[in-house]
Amino acid sequence: MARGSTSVEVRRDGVAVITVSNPPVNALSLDVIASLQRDYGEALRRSDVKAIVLTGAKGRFSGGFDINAFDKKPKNEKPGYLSIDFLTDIVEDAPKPSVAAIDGVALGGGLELAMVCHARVSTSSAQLGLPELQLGIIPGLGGTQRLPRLVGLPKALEMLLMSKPLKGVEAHKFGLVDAVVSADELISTACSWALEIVEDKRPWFRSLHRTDRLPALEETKKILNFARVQAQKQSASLQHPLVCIDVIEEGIISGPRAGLMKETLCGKMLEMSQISKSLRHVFFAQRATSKIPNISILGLTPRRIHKVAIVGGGLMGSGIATALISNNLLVILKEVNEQFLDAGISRVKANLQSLVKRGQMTKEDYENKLSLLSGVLDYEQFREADVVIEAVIEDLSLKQKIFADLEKYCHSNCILATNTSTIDLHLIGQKTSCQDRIAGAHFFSPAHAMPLLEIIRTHRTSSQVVIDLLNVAKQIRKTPIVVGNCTGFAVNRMFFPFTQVAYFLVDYGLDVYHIDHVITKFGMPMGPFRLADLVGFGVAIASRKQYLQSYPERCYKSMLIQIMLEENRTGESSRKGFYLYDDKRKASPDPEMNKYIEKSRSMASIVQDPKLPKLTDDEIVEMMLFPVVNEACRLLDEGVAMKASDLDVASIMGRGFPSYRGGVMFWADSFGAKYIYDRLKDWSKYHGGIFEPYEYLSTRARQGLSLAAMADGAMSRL
Ligand SMILES: C[C@H](O)CC(=O)SCCNC(=O)CCNC(=O)[C@H](O)C(C)(C)COP(=O)(O)OP(=O)(O)OC[C@H]1O[C@@H](n2cnc3c(N)ncnc32)[C@H](O)[C@@H]1OP(=O)(O)O
Repeated sequence: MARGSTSVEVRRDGVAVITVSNPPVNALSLDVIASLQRDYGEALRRSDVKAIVLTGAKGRFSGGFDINAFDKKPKNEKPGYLSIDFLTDIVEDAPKPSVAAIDGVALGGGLELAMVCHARVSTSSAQLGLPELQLGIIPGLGGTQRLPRLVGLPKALEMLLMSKPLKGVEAHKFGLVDAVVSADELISTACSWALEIVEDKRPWFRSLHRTDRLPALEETKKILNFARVQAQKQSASLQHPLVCIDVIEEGIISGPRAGLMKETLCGKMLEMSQISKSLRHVFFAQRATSKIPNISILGLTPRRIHKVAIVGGGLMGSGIATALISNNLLVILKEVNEQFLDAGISRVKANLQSLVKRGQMTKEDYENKLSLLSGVLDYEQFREADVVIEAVIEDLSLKQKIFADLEKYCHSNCILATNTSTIDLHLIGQKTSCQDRIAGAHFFSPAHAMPLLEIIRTHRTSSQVVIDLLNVAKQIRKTPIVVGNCTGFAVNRMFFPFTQVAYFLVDYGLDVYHIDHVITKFGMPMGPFRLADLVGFGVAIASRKQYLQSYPERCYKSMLIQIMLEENRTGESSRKGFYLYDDKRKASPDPEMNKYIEKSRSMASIVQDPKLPKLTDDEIVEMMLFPVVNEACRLLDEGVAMKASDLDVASIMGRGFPSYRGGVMFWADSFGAKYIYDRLKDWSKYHGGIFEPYEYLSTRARQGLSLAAMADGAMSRL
């Protein structure tokens, strides 16, 4: 079956309106492109057609090239046949003008089509951008050449390197669109504009040949070199941003046709790169997280969530409140006394102010959002809440008491959610008789900034509650993953062996700072020791206790944090943890660490393995992350996680695993199950349970299957 098409309607005034139709985002599939070529050919041939308007069906111009189709392009395609032969030589150089009528999205190839047109009319809410770099590629239909010529070099670089789209009004200000009109007037204005070009009442611009917005050569070089430095600072491991800058430079120095050809050739190479494959996998994996097989088929509609109550205004509670009010939900924040309540509200204010400082919120919006928050000291107003999120410390009896109170005070449909990061939900709800309304809503710190929401359901949680929480995630623009109930749930449980191995390696002679360095070089934002400082040793000890109780056979019992706590080192908050922190919270290594490490090593009374301290960086990464893969296999087998791609998204958005490696399971599949199994088996012979390969992994190693392939026998508990 064809994936989309275009249609052409020739109006009485002589304008052919060509409409791209490929729901839901009018992606440019190979079928759409072939149809577009046919319809353009017809419009250019017909003598009753004076001009062309290009638009997208159902209020969306186009979400760009079909990301599914990268691997499906004909192998022997002539380089530049689409970008140069069709779009430049036929459409842009045509004897009839084209005007793009843009509503909704014009992204990637969508915007590139629009820029080939001789003018652009958009709605104010339209979103125009070139986000290709997020997929590990560069624009391939002339975007690197036309965007700088339309909006100027600095703005084009910002839009490309940051994958930052412009709204219609801003796009108009920067010259990317020529007029902003309402959706009702879009087609008629675009048609009039096209006819006025024919009648010489409007300029007939060919974007590719404009030079009026390009800086002089000397200035161009300065701007591009600065952009190179910035791109490297942002991620030293990624080459494609640098390729993008080189391609822009080629077009400015050697002319736009040379730029187009370089764009085509470099684009082809980047499309085949592992980085692009990984990032494309993440794109689809992220969209798949809210498709819950046995719930989506029920056809339930989410109930309206208007007001959310939060119990606890600490770091997590205030972060959650910020995330909710920033997205226009009413919030009641409860604390135990005035002092704590004031502190909680001040934290929310500080969070919002940081958004204002970063230009992500206006001052007026700050006041509006803050007015959605009210603080309380009792449960009286909880009757009005549609959802409650408990965000107090990890103390089971306190949580049990709170949930029993919530059952008393909240209405009988209210969702009772906990933000616990480790404690079993059955235990939390033990003193209630409403387990069907209890779920986990696990946010990651800082809750207003981190993009993931882990939704936990027990076998008693109702499907409606899951649907409602998925909708809350959408409302507050977080990516949800729905997981089953167990100690640590999916995200933290998957990564608990990572921390265990880190302490194990230190006891066996590796340096704390070297381990952190290797992990950040691999692409994670911070190593396990810097992270422990950030989270605080109190939290680290509390969660370790939970893991020790639940999974004793695969825990490594290091005393290091305990030893440091006894000397009042608690992490970043006390300015002393594994690192020392100055007034600006800048971390530096502490020579005194050796003292604690020596003590930990002597308490561990282990027999040193002379090979371990000599591990290469790659071996350290494998030794720390293969046990994570092993735990992920358990999560899949137990049905705690539904699919490997959910764990990829969770690892990236919850733990900062580098997205350009595709997430932890996608990365693991690049080694193959057998390699990982053999390595773990080898280590487990010397170092025991922490490395013992799990059955799911060994089966896949034996059968030569990928880790992402759905398990045949794994019964989902979800
Ligand atoms: C040659 C060129 O230079 C190369 C390119 O053009 S590469 C593509 C560049 N374009 C992009 O990166 C845009 C990608 N898309 C998006 O950012 C967002 O989907 C959007 C802003 C267009 C819409 O967002 P939203 O309304 O939240 O819908 P979203 O859930 O993301 O997408 C809806 C569906 O369209 C699919 N989709 C979106 N863009 C797509 C694309 N370019 N290709 C294929 N499928 C796409 C999604 O996978 C999803 O499918 P599903 O319903 O089966 O899960």
